[in-house]
Amino acid sequence: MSLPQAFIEKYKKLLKEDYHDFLASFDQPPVAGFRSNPLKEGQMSFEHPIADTNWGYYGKVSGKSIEHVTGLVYSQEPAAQMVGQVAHPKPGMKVLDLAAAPGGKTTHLLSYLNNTGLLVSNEINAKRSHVLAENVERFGARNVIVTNESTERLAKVFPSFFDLIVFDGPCSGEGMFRKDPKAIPYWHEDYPKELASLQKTILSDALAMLAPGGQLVYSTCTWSPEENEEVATWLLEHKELALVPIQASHGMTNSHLLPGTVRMYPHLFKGEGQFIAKFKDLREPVKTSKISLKKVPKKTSLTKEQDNLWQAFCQKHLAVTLQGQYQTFGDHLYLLPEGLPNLSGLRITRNGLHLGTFKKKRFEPSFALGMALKPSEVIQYIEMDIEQFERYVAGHQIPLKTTYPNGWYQVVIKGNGLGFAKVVGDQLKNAYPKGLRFYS
Ligand SMILES: C[S@@+](CC[C@H](N)C(=O)[O-])C[C@H]1O[C@@H](n2cnc3c(N)ncnc32)[C@H](O)[C@@H]1O
Repeated sequence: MSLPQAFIEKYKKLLKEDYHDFLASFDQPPVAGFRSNPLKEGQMSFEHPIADTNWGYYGKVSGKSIEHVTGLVYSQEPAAQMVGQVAHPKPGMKVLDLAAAPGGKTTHLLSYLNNTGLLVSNEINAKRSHVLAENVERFGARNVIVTNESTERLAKVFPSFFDLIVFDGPCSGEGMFRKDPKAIPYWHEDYPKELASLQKTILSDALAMLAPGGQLVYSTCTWSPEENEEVATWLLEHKELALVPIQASHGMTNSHLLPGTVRMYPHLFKGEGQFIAKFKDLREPVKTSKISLKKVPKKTSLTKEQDNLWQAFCQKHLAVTLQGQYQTFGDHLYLLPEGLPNLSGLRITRNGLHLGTFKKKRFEPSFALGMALKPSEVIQYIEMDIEQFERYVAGHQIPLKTTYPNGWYQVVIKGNGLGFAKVVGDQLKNAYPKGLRFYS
């Protein structure tokens, strides 16, 4: 792999005797990994677990596989998995993922939250925020808002709000050179400094949103000290924060530039490049009720007729009560996590869980709802075999082998939901979203 000379010289100085192994690692193939999704009911066993992780495995999963399509797995290289592992939110926490697309850290955080608390997953780039929302939908979490905002505007809506903030933001991306060599030409000697300055601006916004006593995880996929340790040191010098030391295990390296933070190098850790620092806010924690936030306005609740239609749907189809705030936008019904402030004015890509649409005298469930529910949480579902799955994801309707009464059913494959679809006569109509369809 051809690397910029200035890059080579820089790491020769920094890594000293390790430098040759470091350089040689660029001629090795990148390490692929994935995480299994604990929110899904139909679990599978996978080989080659990543040591000391709850859900991590080495290996590649096809984007056309049942595991991927049902959201049972999320592809993420092993070093990046250590960020969520270090963040490790507790159930019930209010969490912010500040630069979240395509969703590696977000889905990992959601695994820990297990549909409790709330996650605001933000991505500044509109196109990428849609990819993020699609990945969140497949993952099937019920407690996420996806926003498409600048961190500055976000900070105005969520002052001192979050118990945990993860900032895995724009960086010089050196640790991704092996996986994505297209990133190499963007690199120049001053690039890390430019990114460090942007990171400091974003981190200042992040801290305005951190609740007193909360935690902040700052990570990059680069090795440049100008970002990483120098930004972390700047935080310690300018903000009321203390480092929470991270245990370096299984090939992680304790940073000698700032002990307590960790680095991952591909010649020592089986994965790509990463830096992680964790901080604790030193201010006295304040009870959430004392923080003044504008609550979600009442006018968004359901009309009597909508409520009746939704209740009738729940009675017929759901074996679970969905906790949260119900909100309508036009004919669409959403479930938002409890405890959110008024989000009006923010660009929102995913307004919580889209439950479905009110049509004339009926309620139609959304694809997202059918991804978020476990088969044990619905009253009626149809389990497909592999051949039916291949036809279904290609957009075909499925001739049924047994007779079912007409109506909505969750579509299930290998124990996990793939949206809802309607039985009409002896056919299962295709409701798989057009944008997701593919031929195996
Ligand atoms: C390394 S990627 C994030 C990867 C993501 N955390 C994951 O695990 O899937 C960095 C993200 O920062 C976003 N970004 C770029 N400039 C930004 C800015 N000024 N403020 C906030 N986010 C920014 C990029 O669009 C990109 O999606």
